[in-house]
Amino acid sequence: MNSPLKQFLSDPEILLNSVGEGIYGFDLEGNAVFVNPAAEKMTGWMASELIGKRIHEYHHHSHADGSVYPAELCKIYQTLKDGKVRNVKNEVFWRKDGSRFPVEYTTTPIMKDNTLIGAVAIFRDISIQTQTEHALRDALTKVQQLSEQLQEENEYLTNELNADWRSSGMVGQSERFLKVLQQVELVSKTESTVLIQGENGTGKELIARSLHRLGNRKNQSFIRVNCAAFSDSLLESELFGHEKGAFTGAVERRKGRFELAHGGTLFLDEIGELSLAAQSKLLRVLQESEFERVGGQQTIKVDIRLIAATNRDLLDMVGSGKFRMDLFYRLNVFPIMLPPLRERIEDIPLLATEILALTNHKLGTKLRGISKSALKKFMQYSWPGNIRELQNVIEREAILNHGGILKLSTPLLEAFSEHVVTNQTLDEAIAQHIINVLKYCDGRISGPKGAATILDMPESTLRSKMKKLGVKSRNMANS
Ligand SMILES: Nc1ncnc2c1ncn2[C@@H]1O[C@H](COP(=O)(O)OP(=O)(O)OP(=O)(O)O)[C@@H](O)[C@H]1O
Repeated sequence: MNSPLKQFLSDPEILLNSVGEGIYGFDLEGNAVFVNPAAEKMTGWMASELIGKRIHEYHHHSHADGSVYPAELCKIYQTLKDGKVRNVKNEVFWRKDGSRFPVEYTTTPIMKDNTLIGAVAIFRDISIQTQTEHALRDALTKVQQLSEQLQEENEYLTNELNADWRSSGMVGQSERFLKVLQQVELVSKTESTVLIQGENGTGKELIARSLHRLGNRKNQSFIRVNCAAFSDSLLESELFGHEKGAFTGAVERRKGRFELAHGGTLFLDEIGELSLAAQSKLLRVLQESEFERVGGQQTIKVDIRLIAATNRDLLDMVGSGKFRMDLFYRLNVFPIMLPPLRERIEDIPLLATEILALTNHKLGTKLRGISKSALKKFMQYSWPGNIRELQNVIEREAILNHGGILKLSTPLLEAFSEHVVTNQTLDEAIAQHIINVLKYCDGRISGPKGAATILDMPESTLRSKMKKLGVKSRNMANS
């Protein structure tokens, strides 16, 4: 059948003119003998401008970076020399207007009677393909970055916390911590005296405030007294007030904290620091529920709920005669023991995340989470300063990290210990070490948790060393 379509298809020129790929025909010198319309469209060079000319000089003269592309290195010319087929990628063709486009081309030899007579190059503009490839590669990189970031943030992002705990400021999910919360909830509804014991920074004050907030006195005052902050005589007037002229400097009558707490809660913090004399006074007031202001005659009765806290082992102090047993039992009606952070490491991720959110708020930083490796180190560290130390570390790192995810820039132990100094004599270094250990022991020298035990030396030796080196313990009298 001799259909018009068959006729059409049997005319090679018509066929070459109708394909989408650009097609160039070359003679053995590299001169153009054929240029199809698709090639004209892609390069802007018309067939009439190229026929009989060395096409390389028009559209293939330079590489993408602008460096010269010599004709003898051109793959099309090489095919014209050796008659081999070549598939070429990663090259560009130049348009008449001076712009360029990425191409992929095949160069095929033309043989006649086993003799090479020229070559054909078929090329495609692969700009869109290249753009898509770049876009895909960018997207992949971004996806990878995001997934790394998400992995880091993991479940420790800030807004996942239980709303109730957030409002109390208390965070934790360990069995031991939840037990404490349960005790707080139970005892808060009563009027019983509570004794909170726990190391420094474990959250004793926060628990005391929660007890008040959850109790019947929540609309009355919560008054805190730091017993370690006053000398004996000052403490008396601080707690019970004084009359005008009761002592030098008492220019006015002043109410004490017991009176101020009337109807509400009185929180006696650091109760283990009270001297024996102060303990006796306090005991009398607690027994009788009444007192007189310093320098006053009038008996004052108050209605308070008492909460006391200490980082000391009060029972141990009772044993060594440093804390009155009767006062201990009066305070220890409902004991709450706060576990140190190292004994509830499963709470560290939640705590750290909550602290990070508070730190972001405080410093105006925008850290999104804590890196997995930092968290791992947090969970391996012993936290002698407990939650307060964790707060300090996070705040310091938030300042050092500029954004993104918080990473640990300083090893934790190094952060806690003093910096290494090289301009100290041995005696100065020994003195510094004793001071550090005393700080750690709250000034206590004797006893199982005292500095002498930690330093593994008899108490008397430590005292004489301190005297020789001029080291003073703020609580020497108590220790
Ligand atoms: N469960 C908790 N969740 C979140 N933050 C807590 C928690 N417990 C304590 N904190 C925070 O840790 C810090 C130390 O807590 P707090 O002052 O109550 O400890 P403390 O035991 O009274 O310390 P110290 O004995 O040194 O006075 C506070 O900033 C407090 O808000």
